[in-house]
Amino acid sequence: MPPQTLVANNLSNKEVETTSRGASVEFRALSKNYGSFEALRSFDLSIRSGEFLTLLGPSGSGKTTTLMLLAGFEFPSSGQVLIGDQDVSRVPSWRRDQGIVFQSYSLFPHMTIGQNLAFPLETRGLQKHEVAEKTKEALQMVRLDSFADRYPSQLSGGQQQRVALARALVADPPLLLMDEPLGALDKNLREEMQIEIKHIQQRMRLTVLYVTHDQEEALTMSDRIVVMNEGQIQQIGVPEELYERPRTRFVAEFFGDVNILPGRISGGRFEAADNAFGLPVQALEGEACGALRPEKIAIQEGAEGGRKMPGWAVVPGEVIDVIYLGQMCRYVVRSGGTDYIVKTMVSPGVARHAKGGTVTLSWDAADFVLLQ
Ligand SMILES: Nc1ncnc2c1ncn2[C@@H]1O[C@H](COP(=O)(O)OP(=O)(O)OP(=O)(O)O)[C@@H](O)[C@H]1O
Repeated sequence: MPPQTLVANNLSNKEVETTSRGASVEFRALSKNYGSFEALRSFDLSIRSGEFLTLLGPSGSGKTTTLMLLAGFEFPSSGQVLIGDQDVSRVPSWRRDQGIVFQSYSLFPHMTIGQNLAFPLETRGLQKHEVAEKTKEALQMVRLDSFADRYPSQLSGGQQQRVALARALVADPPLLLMDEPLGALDKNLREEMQIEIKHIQQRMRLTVLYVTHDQEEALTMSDRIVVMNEGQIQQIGVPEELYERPRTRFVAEFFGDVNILPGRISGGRFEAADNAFGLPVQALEGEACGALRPEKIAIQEGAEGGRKMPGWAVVPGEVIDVIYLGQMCRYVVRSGGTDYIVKTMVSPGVARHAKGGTVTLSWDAADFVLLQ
């Protein structure tokens, strides 16, 4: 679809007009209460034009509530929602220029795929030939142009979701909201669609607010991720930052396996509480806790291995569990009072460490992240 050439000029009846590129979004001190329950608490966030921003968090953390407030299906209890520089806090959904895709495809079952796509254009009063052209372009974009005359029930789940995406984009909105759109698809199809959606977003320079509880999906697709818990932001950052430099235990644990190591800081060193290692750190004295990703730990056979270099921790241990994961091997190594999770790539010609064997673990202080 040629970007930014669709419907845009037919939005004169809309209260919310946006530029031809992705719209910027701002949430200012946004709160949403359901009775006495605070689903969202003083939420501040800016989404840049053309940014793919993901809300990530466990069930009930307030992701959908945030999306609903941006969609105009819900109104805030206090605070503001801005699209571009317009305050839309009280503007209903039908007056906002945006595409929305939910987990359920919500296609009209009695309409063909072509008619499903044409519907939002016809309600905007487009000419017949424009409707036909834009419908065709949108179906080409999701590689379903030969399916225009079929009915939704004649399509697979993945195909139906691609139609739902095409329908959300057919009127060329500057903003796309997606709530767990791939939740009903199997793993392979989900991964394929993640890449497809990302390509479309980049090509159209769309602003996307995406909701998921799947951390891999968030890492794959997002420019930035907002980790939420109990209606509040835990941390905002680019994927690498959240994975490699989590600020809290909650964020560290949300992105998969991590070793949480308690200890004490004294004289510019972190001394582990229940294991014999110390690392140089720059932090205030006192009780502390660090996070170490399993793939940052080197594992070597025997008790005398390890990278004995300045700034590295070295501990011997016993392998108590080995799981083969295909590309990786996941070990649990007991050392002192700590069970370390260690992940290494499975490489040709490299023997795996056996359960019950003695190994040495080592890691760089730079990969050890002190948590707040
Ligand atoms: N209409 C409502 N009435 C009362 N409580 C609500 C309503 N909608 C949401 N909530 C509550 O607000 C909290 C946040 O819900 P929300 O749907 O935003 O979470 P979520 O992070 O999207 O979760 P999930 O991943 O399960 O969809 C939840 O505790 C939920 O029960």
